[in-house]
Amino acid sequence: MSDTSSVNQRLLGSENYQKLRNSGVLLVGAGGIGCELLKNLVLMGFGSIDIVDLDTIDLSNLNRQFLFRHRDIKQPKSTTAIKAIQHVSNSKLTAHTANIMDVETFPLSWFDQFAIIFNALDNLEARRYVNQMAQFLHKPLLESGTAGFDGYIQPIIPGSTECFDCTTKETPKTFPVCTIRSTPSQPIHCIVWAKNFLFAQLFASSGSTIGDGDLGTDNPEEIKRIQQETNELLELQEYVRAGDESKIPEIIKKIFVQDIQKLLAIEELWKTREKPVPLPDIEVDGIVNTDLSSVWTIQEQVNAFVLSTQRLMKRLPEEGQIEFDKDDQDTLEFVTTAANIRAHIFKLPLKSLFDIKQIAGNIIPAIATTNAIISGLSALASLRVLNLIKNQPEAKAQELNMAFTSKASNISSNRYISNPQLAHPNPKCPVCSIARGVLHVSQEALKTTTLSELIQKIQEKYRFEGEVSILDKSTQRLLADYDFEDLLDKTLAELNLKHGIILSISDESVADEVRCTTEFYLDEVKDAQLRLPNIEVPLVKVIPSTEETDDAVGAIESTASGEIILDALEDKNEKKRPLEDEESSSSLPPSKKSATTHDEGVVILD
Ligand SMILES: Nc1ncnc2c1ncn2[C@@H]1O[C@H](COP(=O)(O)OP(=O)(O)OP(=O)(O)O)[C@@H](O)[C@H]1O
Ligand SMILES: [Zn+2]
Repeated sequence: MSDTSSVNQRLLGSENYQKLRNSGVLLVGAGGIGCELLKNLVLMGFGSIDIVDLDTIDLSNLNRQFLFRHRDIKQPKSTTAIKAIQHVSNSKLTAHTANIMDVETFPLSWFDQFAIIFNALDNLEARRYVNQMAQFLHKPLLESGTAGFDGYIQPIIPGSTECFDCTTKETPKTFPVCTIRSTPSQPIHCIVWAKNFLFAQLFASSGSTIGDGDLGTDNPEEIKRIQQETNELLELQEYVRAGDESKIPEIIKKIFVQDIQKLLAIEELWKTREKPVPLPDIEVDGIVNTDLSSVWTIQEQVNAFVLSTQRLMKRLPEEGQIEFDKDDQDTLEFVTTAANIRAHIFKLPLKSLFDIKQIAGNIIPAIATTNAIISGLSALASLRVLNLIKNQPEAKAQELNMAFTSKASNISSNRYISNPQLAHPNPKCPVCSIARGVLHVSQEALKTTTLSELIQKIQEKYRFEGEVSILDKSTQRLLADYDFEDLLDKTLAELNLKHGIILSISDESVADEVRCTTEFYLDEVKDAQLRLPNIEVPLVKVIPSTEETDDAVGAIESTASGEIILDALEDKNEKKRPLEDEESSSSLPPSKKSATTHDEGVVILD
């Protein structure tokens, strides 16, 4: 330990090393990148390291999350990671087993104690959230991700460089409802049906919305059938919830025989397609195939379907609801066998459980080496961001670099790692192009301040000339606008506005120039009633709206329409605003891949 610290001292110079020793950092995520990065940060000698992870350790983590051992399975990741590293640590280490988006545990002010934040996350929602916190606090953030051989690090310096949301994130692959519900033509359609429709309807918290969105058909008979089928499935859900295993043959008959017969009755559908064949009577003999990488016979599929349904039914009373998880053998077997039985009916190729695990669980093999490279780059970049490199003049934000591995970056065929400079913030970014600040409010003031008083204070202080609208961003609830004034006399507490909530104010005046959209984070204060931040809310030109949306949020919202969403698979490079230097102007960011957040979450690299 002392060896490393003396080497580090010589490398950084004692003044910089002292700064490092005095710095506290936050690491969000103790998974593939997080474990590596924690080790790096400890060996670098940061004064204190707080690590947050909400999850426990799975068997499948052990091949790359090297701070964990077999005996640690089911233990919390953050505490276990710290236990594993503390014997070589000269840093104050603090573990938090919680969701980083939990405002009670981690209010904005909590983030403020850190010199820099490292994201080592695997989902878009949490990445976006931390990005937003960093923007509120003007805190440097080191964003990172890997997928297979691809990986990236992106330093984000609020106000100076592009933020995580400045570029569009890939939207998930979607399929028309009718393809999934009526006319599957690829195994993937059956997997999506089994996971997002059947499983979700029978066991998960909320039935799938599949069927409400883009139906992809005008055939009234088919639309009626899809709606009817959804209602009928609710009946099956009751059997399942009642734990009545004797009904399983009825469930099989309903979904694999009667529903197919109904489909066959819509002749229109089969004019240009091969007709499905309802599942013949198969006597369940309980014999299962344990070879997870082979394709089971249809008899074995049905046997395993029955057994996994029984197991899930037994679990329901205690668990209340069961979410699909690729590492949960019961849910995986149910989805695998249901998808394969459907594929058999539609004369499509069947797949092994292992293959379906990859597709349904959206697994891109994680490669420990990529995680190690990215974590190393992230750790090095933090020295640059914090200006701790010996004999180097203070770097301007745009002189900092991001880094991609070559496949991800597409920049060069003869380099594995490329390091274009950072881009300026995107003036159209919904996150960093707006004004933001922290609105301090006491518990007392929440109870006594009405919405109209708050609006008035905001209008006065930031010189909003005309009407404004105000939105509670946490729930996407409109609180007031020019023709909605019902809530104006309610107090903030009555409106359930509490600490941790973000309010978004938009200038609704009809003018060529309006005040920039402004977001306020409600934070607790004890020494005052209500304190508006001293921020500049500039006037901005109104740009007539067009159909096109190139911000990430718009793109994401457009998918939340009830279309069936598969959280995965496409490997697209997205366009990026040109960077400043010649080399990087041809660069593309990492190929962004989806991974699971919740069933319908869209995520980039993990
Ligand atoms: N909102 C969140 N708050 C705290 N930790 C989070 C949050 N979202 C994700 N994480 C953590 O980020 C880590 C990401 O690590 P990684 O990408 O290696 O995923 P994993 O879940 O460990 O692996 P896999 O998904 O391949 O099973 C996970 O440990 C996950 O629990
Ligand atoms: Zn941005």
